[in-house]
Amino acid sequence: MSDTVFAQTAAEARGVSKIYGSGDSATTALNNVDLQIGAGSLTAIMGPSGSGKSTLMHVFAGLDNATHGTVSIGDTDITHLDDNALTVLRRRKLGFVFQAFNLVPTLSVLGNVTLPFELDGRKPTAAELSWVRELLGRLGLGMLEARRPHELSGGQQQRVAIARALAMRPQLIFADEPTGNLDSRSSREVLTLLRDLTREYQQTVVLVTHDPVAASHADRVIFIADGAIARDVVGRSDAKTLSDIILSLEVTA
Ligand SMILES: Nc1ncnc2c1ncn2[C@@H]1O[C@H](COP(=O)(O)OP(=O)(O)OP(=O)(O)O)[C@@H](O)[C@H]1O
Repeated sequence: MSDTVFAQTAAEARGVSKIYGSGDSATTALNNVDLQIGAGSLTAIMGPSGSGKSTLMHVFAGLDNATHGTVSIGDTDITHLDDNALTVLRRRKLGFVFQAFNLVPTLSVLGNVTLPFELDGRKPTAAELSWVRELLGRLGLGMLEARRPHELSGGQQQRVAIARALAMRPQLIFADEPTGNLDSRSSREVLTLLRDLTREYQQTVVLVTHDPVAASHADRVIFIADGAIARDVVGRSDAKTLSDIILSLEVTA
């Protein structure tokens, strides 16, 4: 079920299947998935528990190998990259935001956001540092760069994690339940921010979520059921519509 709604493709899965185990204990987590993620879009992935959302994200991020099919990030077919090449690709071309923030408690906000450069074995250039400071300002963290994570609210910590994910200007950001630990006001702020980033910086974001309110911020919602794309809803949808689709998939699961 591919589409050409967005002019450019940031990532693509072609005929991707993932089978865990073998013989009687084999589980087909993904079954022949074709999916193009449009550049500069916010795409949500929803689906019942065990439907294959995490597996799809892991296969896209090169954290897990597809059993069949190919996955591309930008122009790079990652299917046959070795572990070293995948690690470098993940560091430079992908950003991750998780429910648990995963900030380093001993580092300041600035230290956390520039960590991807340290992990890449170098210091940020002057231009990169200026980009990081622009990001911190844009995310409302400009005055907080010397603080440690424990001196920030949950919403502020998640914004630091988003700044860190954006620091190396990755082609694609994966956000896995990024608002799972936030109250509704901070959640709304973080989701609005992710959406705004796609507009302002043509950033591509893939959001994996159970929450129809979170998915209602997306430009497109992909529903996975039994390892396959069950629905592909292009355009913004309200939370009630998304919730009804999820319920119908759970009933038929
Ligand atoms: N390492 C693994 N070994 C065996 N089976 C696995 C493994 N990882 C996932 N699975 C199975 O693959 C299927 C898809 O799992 P996946 O974690 O992708 O679902 P999900 O949609 O992310 O679920 P949830 O919403 O509960 O996190 C499930 O049946 C799961 O039990």
